[in-house]
Order: sequence, then structure tokens, then C-alpha cells
Amino acid sequence: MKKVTTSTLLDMKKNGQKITALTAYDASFAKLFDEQGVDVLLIGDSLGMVLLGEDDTLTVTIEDIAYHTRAVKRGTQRAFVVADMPFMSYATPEQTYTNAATLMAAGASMVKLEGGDWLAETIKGLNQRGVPVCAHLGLTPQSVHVFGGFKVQGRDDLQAEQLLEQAQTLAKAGAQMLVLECVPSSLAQKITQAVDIPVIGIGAGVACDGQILVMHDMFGISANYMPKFSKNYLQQSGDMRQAVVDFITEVREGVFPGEQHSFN
Ligand SMILES: Nc1nc(=O)c2c([nH]1)NC[C@@H]1CN(c3ccc(C(=O)N[C@@H](CCC(=O)O)C(=O)O)cc3)CN21
Ligand SMILES: CC(C)C(=O)C(=O)O
Ligand SMILES: [Mg+2]
Repeated sequence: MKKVTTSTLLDMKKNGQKITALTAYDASFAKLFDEQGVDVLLIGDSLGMVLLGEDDTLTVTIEDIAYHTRAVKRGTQRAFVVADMPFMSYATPEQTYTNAATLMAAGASMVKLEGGDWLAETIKGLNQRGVPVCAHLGLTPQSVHVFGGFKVQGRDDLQAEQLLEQAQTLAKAGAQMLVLECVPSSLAQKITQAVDIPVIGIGAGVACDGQILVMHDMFGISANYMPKFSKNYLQQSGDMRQAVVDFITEVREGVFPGEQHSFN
């Protein structure tokens, strides 16, 4: 079985094959997702919310992500493993490199950072040092207190234009993947067409190159709430493996996300 790499994901975009992604935090679920054929597993800082019951992601530490990355890596054979850099773990270049090294040593093949233009130099520096980067734009949950809540981003023309430009800047700086969270579907479509790197959406409509969900939302068991853009795949079959198969099928066929899971 061939491992998924950055070039696999790039080819999938070029060939119009949808990329499937789920968050994972432990070896057992990682193995289950990997065996069903999920392409990307993300050790998300969402673990602060779905594993620990916090109201936001800000309390998560680099040690937390490293611990769960080790577990996910052990359960994974094929999928591409991406780890979130937590809040304030990439504030300075020195911090960024040390912390990215910790996650790569724990088993990540790429790190994900939230933010716009200001990350361009960071992305270049990480690339030069051998660390692939996924950028994350739109509703970046580490900025929840700046936004004043978990709110859809890029609704007005100026903000939409800025998001498009930032996506292009980050891709040019060397980001090899982009997560777009909670933006209007039409904007996500524009961005997906404007950049040559795979764009993975969550609450960003069906036109993205792939889709990611928080695993607890996909199973409909999140402690806090169920975001509108998520879908409970356990409901239909009552079987966890089948739920993952159904998620993969619906993403590949462009059935998920539907209008009811998207913003306009
Ligand atoms: N369980 C879970 N699922 C997630 O998708 C998720 C997390 N946790 N934790 C980290 C971030 C936080 N996220 C969130 C959380 C809430 C909304 C939310 O309530 N959104 C509103 C839209 C509000 C608006 O219209 O502006 C919604 O109705 O879904 C969105 C993203 C996404 N991530
Ligand atoms: C929602 C995804 C993209 C994420 O960043 C996380 O799970 O932390
Ligand atoms: Mg995250």
C-alpha cells in the first residue's frame, strides 16, 4: 500500500479526485480511519474542546499535540499525518522551529498554522528547514477572541478579497496545503481555483479539493455542540466503520457538504 505524501495530494487536486480528511487523536481511531482509506489525519488542537471539554482551543500545548501525534502515528500506515501547531507556539521564529521539530519527531509529516500574510516568512523558514506546512485561513479558532466568537469569515467583499490574496501569498511562500474554515462557498471556490495547492474545506462548501471534519462531529458525539457544517454519519448505519465509508463516499461524490452544511 502506497503512503499518501504531499505529491499524492497535489496529484489528487490536479486530477479532480476529492481528498478526505478527519481529525484523529489516538491509535485506535487512526487505524480505523486509515483502514477505510481516509487520506489525511489531523491531530487538531480541537482536542482541547472534544477531548477535554474546554470552550476553545487556546489551552492546548505543544506537549498535548505531540502526545496525541505519537498515538495517531502508531495507528497509521497509509494516511498523511498533519499536526496542529497550538496557540502561541509559532509566535517567534525560534519557538516555531523548536515546536515544529517536536511535532515532526512525534510522527507528523506536516504542521498546520493558523493565520494570514504574517506567516509567509515563517512558512519559508520551516520549508527551508525541511518542514512542510499547511496554512489555515477563514475562521481560525485560535483567534476566537479577536473575532468575538466562532463566526463565518469573508462575508463582505473587502474581507473576501483579503482572504483570496492571503491564500495566494501563503501558497507562494511555500504552503503545500490550505485549510479553509467557515467561509462562504463562492469564496472557497474562487480560492480553490486560484491556488495550485490542495484546499481542504470545513464549512467552506463543496467546491474545495477535499473535506475535513472533527471526528467527534462525524460520529455526532461532540461534548459541546454540533456545528452546522458537520454531519452525523453514525446515524444512518450505527456502525463506526460504515460511517467512515459513508463520509468518504459522500465527499468523493460531491454529496457532502450539501447546501445545509454550507454558508452563503
Ligand atoms: N467539535 C468541534 N468541531 C469543530 O468543527 C471545531 C471544534 N470542535 N473546535 C475547534 C474549531 C472550532 N470550530 C467551530 C466552532 C463553532 C462554530 C459555530 O458555532 N459556527 C456557527 C456559525 C456562526 C455564524 O453563522 O457566523 C454555526 O452555526 O455552525 C464554528 C466553528 C471548528 N472547530
Ligand atoms: C477543524 C480542523 C481543521 C482543526 O484545525 C482542528 O481540528 O483543530
Ligand atoms: Mg485546529
